Amino acid sequence: MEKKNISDPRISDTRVNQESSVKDGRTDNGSADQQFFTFAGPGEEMTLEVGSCLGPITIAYETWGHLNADKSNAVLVCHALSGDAHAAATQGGQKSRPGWWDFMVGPGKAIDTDRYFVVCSNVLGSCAGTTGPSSLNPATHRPYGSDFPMITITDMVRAQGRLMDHLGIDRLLSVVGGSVGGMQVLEWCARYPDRMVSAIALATTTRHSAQAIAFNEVARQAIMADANWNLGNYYSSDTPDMGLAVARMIGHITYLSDEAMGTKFGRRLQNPATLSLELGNDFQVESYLRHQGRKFVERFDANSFLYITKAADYFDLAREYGSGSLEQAVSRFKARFLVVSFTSDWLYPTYQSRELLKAMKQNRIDASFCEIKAKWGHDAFLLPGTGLDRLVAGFLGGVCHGR
Ligand SMILES: CC(=O)SCCNC(=O)CCNC(=O)[C@H](O)C(C)(C)COP(=O)(O)OP(=O)(O)OC[C@H]1O[C@@H](n2cnc3c(N)ncnc32)[C@H](O)[C@@H]1OP(=O)(O)O
Ligand SMILES: N[C@@H](CCO)C(=O)O
Repeated sequence: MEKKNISDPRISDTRVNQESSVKDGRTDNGSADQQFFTFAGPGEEMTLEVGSCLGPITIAYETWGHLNADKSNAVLVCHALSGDAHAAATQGGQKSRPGWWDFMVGPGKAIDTDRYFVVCSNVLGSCAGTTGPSSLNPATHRPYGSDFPMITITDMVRAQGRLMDHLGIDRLLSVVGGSVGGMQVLEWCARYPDRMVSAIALATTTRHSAQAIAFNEVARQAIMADANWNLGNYYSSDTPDMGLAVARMIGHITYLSDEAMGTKFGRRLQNPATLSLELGNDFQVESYLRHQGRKFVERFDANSFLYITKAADYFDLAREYGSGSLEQAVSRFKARFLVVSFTSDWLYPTYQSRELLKAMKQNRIDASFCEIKAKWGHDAFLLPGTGLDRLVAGFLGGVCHGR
């Protein structure tokens, strides 16, 4: 049998020869509208949930709209695992690069920047302007790498609380977020119940299932198995791109659904004329995942991926605030609530939102719930066309008018 000349089928062979936007692990999102707030300077470091001290801390954030005279129209948008502060493109009538939630945030949209003062900040531990593992450690003048302390959702929210202090916002009209952003919403409700009027938790959970932790762990192992990871100290050498790309490919599968993949790709081939009969890129879905992995490497830091997925795995509202009882944890909540899940979300399935809702009803909290029929999987909250925008617009309008 003729021996085939097999080209290297690993995702590295599909990488474009393009200068990465990740420099020293820190992404430059190129937004002219990004602002920075630095706190926890020398002698005032923030004590993290794990007990370590961190400082100074810089938070990258963006704002849209105007804070009204009595400062009662502020909405905090919390991003998910790999998001950043750039939720929306439109700023003061000018359009910049696309935001990750453009169909939701903007003039006349569900989170209407003509009515609300909208704030979105990059989370602690990330790599889009906020302090994280790729930031310089003031003690060594080198990037922290794995010397960066473990951070939790609590720490992310406490940092957001400091940003609200800085912006002079005592009480938020609403805190909104999906996925890991939804965890931040829940943490806000438990930690700062008097600092918010309402909460919108989308496609989220009060704690990860064993399956969700398992997927995160496989993704983390992919990064740590990359020889370039070097125990997290790679900022002055080759970066663990292969590991990070595979980690994103694993994660991305969990953000879609069987039906979405069937509709988008089925078993269709990249080159319909022939099967390569090699370990190559035959199926469209293979090519698509490689593309998603490659793109992710251009905008995200591997250590941030490790730290933020771990923070999401540790998040457990009942353990943190209710000695294991969700009903007890939720008894701290004062916000009026909208909970939304999606039928095809198998990462944080609807039963998890229903558990949260049940605990809120047991505490007589004013909570609305909607399970949206959508086939796009967990990431449906990032896509237009599901009716999410109308739902959020109606809820926020009702909160504003005390309905
Ligand atoms: C909440 C937050 O904080 S948001 C944070 C971060 N943002 C994200 O996570 C966005 C990344 N996630 C995604 O892209 C998710 O797939 C979604 C579901 C949100 C987007 O869905 P869609 O808009 O339907 O995009 P889709 O999944 O089809 O991907 C389109 C991309 O795949 C590429 N693609 C499609 N088919 C193929 C293929 N066969 N081979 C290679 N690439 C392909 C497209 O060219 C396009 O590339 P581009 O994004 O570089 O332009
Ligand atoms: N795809 C989104 C949501 C994942 O939960 C992200 O990467 O942040």
